[in-house]
Amino acid sequence: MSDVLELVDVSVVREGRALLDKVSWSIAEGERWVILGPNGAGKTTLLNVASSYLFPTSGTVQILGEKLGGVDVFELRPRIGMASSALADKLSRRQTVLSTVLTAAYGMTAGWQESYEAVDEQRARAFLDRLGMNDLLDRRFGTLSEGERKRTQIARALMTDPELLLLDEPAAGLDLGGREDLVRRLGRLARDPYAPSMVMVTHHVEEIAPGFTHVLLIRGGRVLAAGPVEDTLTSAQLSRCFGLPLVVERQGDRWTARGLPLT
Ligand SMILES: Nc1ncnc2c1ncn2[C@@H]1O[C@H](COP(=O)(O)OP(=O)(O)OP(=O)(O)O)[C@@H](O)[C@H]1O
Repeated sequence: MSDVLELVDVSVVREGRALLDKVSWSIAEGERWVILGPNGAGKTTLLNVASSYLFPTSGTVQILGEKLGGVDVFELRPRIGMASSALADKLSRRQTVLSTVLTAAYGMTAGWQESYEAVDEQRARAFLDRLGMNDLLDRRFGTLSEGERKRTQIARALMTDPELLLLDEPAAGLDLGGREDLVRRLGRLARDPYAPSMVMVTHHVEEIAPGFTHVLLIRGGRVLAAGPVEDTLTSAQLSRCFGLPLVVERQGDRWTARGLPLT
């Protein structure tokens, strides 16, 4: 299987501090990865490298078979779908949900006068339908709830038919129902053999949807562990990652974690 992403000894140094410290990580085609780690661990920095928006200070990065530094990133970026709150902040609040997704086909964050192909509109509608946004196509993006906004962003990220889908904390700010709804939808996507390779950043094991195959644990810019979920997501590893004693349990195809009581 060909590598979708390969990082070798990647460091990102800012103001004399390593935000990523010699990170080596590879994703094979079809894998669905979760990146878990505490606040400030370097998760978003890692995702920014994987999306070609951040060049490392040292090390090599290969994305979808192209070496970062030796490829035109403007050709590479449409092959990568990304959903993050930083990107959402750039979207027009006045644009409708349908236009918000449709403009992604043209690599834009706002709609101008371009005329869209009927086929693009059909695709946008299909992705929004898959994410349960059918009744909100004409709503302005800025009036959506947090959950609706997240689902619109994921539909938008899928619009370019990416080979790699990167999701930065897609469940952040959602209530219990919203989270569970999103987990179900992500689970469906993760299990779809035609869906792109996926990476999801999260703080919570409860947000790992069934169908996610691998996990990377990061702390202080360093990879603590990376591998298949069943082998990697252990109480010992998670405790090391978050810096306190935690018990992680698998219940069916979902995960939970809790801290041990103080003695
Ligand atoms: N441009 C920058 N210059 C200096 N430090 C930075 C810069 N960007 C990020 N950092 C720092 O790098 C560290 C890692 O940031 P990053 O956003 O990757 O963490 P994260 O794991 O995504 O955190 P969170 O879970 O809180 O979103 C943080 O301590 C952050 O303050």
